[in-house]
Amino acid sequence: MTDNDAPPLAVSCGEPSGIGPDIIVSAWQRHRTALPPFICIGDPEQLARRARHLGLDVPVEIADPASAASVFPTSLPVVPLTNRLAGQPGTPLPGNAAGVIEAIDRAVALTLSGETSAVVTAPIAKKPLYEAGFAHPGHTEYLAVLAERHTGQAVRPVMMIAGPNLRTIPVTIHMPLASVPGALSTGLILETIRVADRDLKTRFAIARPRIAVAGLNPHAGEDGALGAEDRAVVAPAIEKARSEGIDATGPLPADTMFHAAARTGYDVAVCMYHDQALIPAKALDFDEGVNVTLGLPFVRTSPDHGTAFAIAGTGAARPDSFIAALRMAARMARALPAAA
Ligand SMILES: NC(=O)c1ccc[n+]([C@@H]2O[C@H](COP(=O)([O-])OP(=O)(O)OC[C@H]3O[C@@H](n4cnc5c(N)ncnc54)[C@H](O)[C@@H]3O)[C@@H](O)[C@H]2O)c1
Ligand SMILES: N[C@H](C(=O)O)[C@H](O)COP(=O)(O)O
Repeated sequence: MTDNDAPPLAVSCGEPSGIGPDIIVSAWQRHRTALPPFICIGDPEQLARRARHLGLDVPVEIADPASAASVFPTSLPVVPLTNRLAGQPGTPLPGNAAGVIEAIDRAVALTLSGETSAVVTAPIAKKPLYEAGFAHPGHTEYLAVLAERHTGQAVRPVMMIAGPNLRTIPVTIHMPLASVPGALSTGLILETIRVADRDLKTRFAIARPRIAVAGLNPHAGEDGALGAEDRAVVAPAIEKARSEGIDATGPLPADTMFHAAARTGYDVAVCMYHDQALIPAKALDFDEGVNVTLGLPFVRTSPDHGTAFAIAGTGAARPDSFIAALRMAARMARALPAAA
């Protein structure tokens, strides 16, 4: 199946005051002939306003997934939200939260029903959503809740940042650093390794993924002298994974596992906390990095950046990471059996 035969990708509009609308309209306006067709779940007027604000000629057309591929060459297809989105670039409004969440919900529902082939999320700002009562740390965790609601199956969502130079996975995600040691367990690390191994095989066509696992402490604990967790918590997860036939190694000192030669030794680095994984990934591949959620019963990707309020509406936002996310979602959806 080619990108043009497959159902379109569903793009949730994200935070309307951030750069989400900028990258959606500029990707469509400048690159649509080289992109898999997508349909945006958002407020058509708000997207048209942002395009005008940026001086981009972007006709916006209300559409549905079935008509999106035929609309896409000439207009940006949009499934309109029930909630309207208001406000100016750079100034988030808690009143937009309902629309931001509706966009995610509908993108997931369309993808689970097979009307769209994957979910690509534009960035959300966490704080205005929290202020409006959103109880989930980010997309990653919320998507797992939606998946569980639809399927009745428990889901372990795993965040992976994937770029041309590096793939990394944080075992613990959106939590204060002080909570990390208490949140880490052998079971959680093992489950994360298992999901990484399975999804790199099924969605990235890596026959036997090589999984490097970072330690938590400096020098992976220096044999217990610099922290007990590496020996007591991380190492047993790696041993168990290896006993299951998974090619996992570690715990490795995190400071020396990301240089160029070290990166040739593995397909993904499993890290113990958010910044241990995301700093090297974004330092190496910020413009082309993609945030992928593994472990879900559908494909979800996202650009690796956030809402960048300071540059929203200025024309400075690069659509590259969003474009990489669209392309990766289309590739992953092709690799996945339709029913999964
Ligand atoms: N997928 C997501 O929904 C997602 C991802 C990351 C951060 N966020 C949220 O975004 C908000 C802002 O986060 P932040 O400031 O830490 O990170 P950010 O990625 O929004 O911005 C970091 C820096 O990179 C620049 N930048 C980001 N994207 C760019 C692009 N496409 N082109 C050019 N420059 C770009 C910004 O101007 C800024 O200097 C927070 O609320 C955070 O929670 C959401
Ligand atoms: N932790 C991610 C990052 O910094 O890129 C970001 O917050 C996105 O997370 P979700 O995809 O879970 O919203």
